[in-house]
Amino acid sequence: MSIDSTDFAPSGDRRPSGDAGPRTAVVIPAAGKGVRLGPGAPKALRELGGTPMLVHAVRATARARAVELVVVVAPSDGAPAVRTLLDEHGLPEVAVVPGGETRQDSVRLGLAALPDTVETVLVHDAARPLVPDETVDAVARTVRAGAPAVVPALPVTDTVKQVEPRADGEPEPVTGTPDRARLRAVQTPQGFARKVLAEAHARLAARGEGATDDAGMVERLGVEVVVVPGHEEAFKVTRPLDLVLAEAVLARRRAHDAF
Ligand SMILES: Nc1ccn([C@@H]2O[C@H](COP(=O)(O)OP(=O)(O)OP(=O)(O)O)[C@@H](O)[C@H]2O)c(=O)n1
Ligand SMILES: C[C@](O)(CO)[C@H](O)COP(=O)(O)O
Repeated sequence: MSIDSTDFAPSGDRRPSGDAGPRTAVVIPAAGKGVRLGPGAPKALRELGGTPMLVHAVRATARARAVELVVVVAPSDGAPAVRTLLDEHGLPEVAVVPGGETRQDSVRLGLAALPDTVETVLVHDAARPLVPDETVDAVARTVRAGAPAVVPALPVTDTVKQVEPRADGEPEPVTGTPDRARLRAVQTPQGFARKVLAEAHARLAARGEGATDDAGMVERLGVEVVVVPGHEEAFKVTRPLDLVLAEAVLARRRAHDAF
C-alpha cells in the first residue's frame, strides 16, 4: 500500500512548497494491546488528561519543525476507529494504516505506506506521549546531517545485573555487572535514513529475525547507530505507575502553561 503525497495538505512554513512531497516523516506504531498496563482499551487509546495517548503522541511529533508527515499504525481491526478519533481531534492530515502482530510488523507496514519523497524516517511509540518536540527535532537534525541511524537515550541510573533467567520463580544467578558508564536507556523517536531502515526491516523479516527496537535492527546490518540526549519526559507508558507519572507530568505542564 502506498499513500499519495497529495493526501497531506501543506500547513505552515515547514511543509515543502509546490509539488514536492514530504521529505521527513514520523511513523507512530500504535497497534499494541498494552498488556502490561492492565485491562482496558488498547494502550494508545487510553486517556491521559482526558485525551487519548495517541493524540498526545501525534501532536508532540507534529509540533516538531522537521516533521512534514505523520503516519499512525493502528490496531489491525481498529484503523477506521483511529481515523475517526484523529478527525475528531482536528488531525485529518495524519495518515492511518493497519498494523501487525508485533511492533516490528507494525513499523514495517507503516514504512511501506510512506510516499517515495520521504528520505528521513522517525519511528515514535504512541506509548511515549510526552516527548518534547526539541528531542524530535534533535533526532531528525542528526539524521539529516548524515547519520544513518540515531537514537535518543539517557544514562542508566540503576546498577544493571546480567542474570541466568529462571522461569520457575527461583532466585536467578547473577552472571555479570556491565559497566554502567557505558550503558544508555534508549527512547524514541529513533531516526533513520529511510533506505537503511526499510532494508533492515525487509532483510530481517525475510530471515524471521527481530529486535526490540528499530536501531537494533539496523545494527544487525552493521550500520553505525549514534546516540543523542534523550529526555526524562519521553518515558514509555508501560505499567500502571507510568500512567500515574504521565498524568503528573501533564498536570505540571498545564499548570505552567496557565501562568
Ligand atoms: N503489534 C504491535 C505491538 C506494539 N506496537 C506499538 O509499539 C509501541 C511500543 O510497544 P509497547 O510499549 O511494548 O506496547 P504494547 O505492545 O502495547 O505493550 P504490551 O507489551 O504491554 O502489550 C506502542 O506504541 C505500541 O502500540 C504496535 O504498533 N504493534
Ligand atoms: C522501541 C523502544 O521503546 C525503545 O526503548 C522499546 O524497545 C520498545 O519495547 P517494548 O518491549 O515493545 O516496549
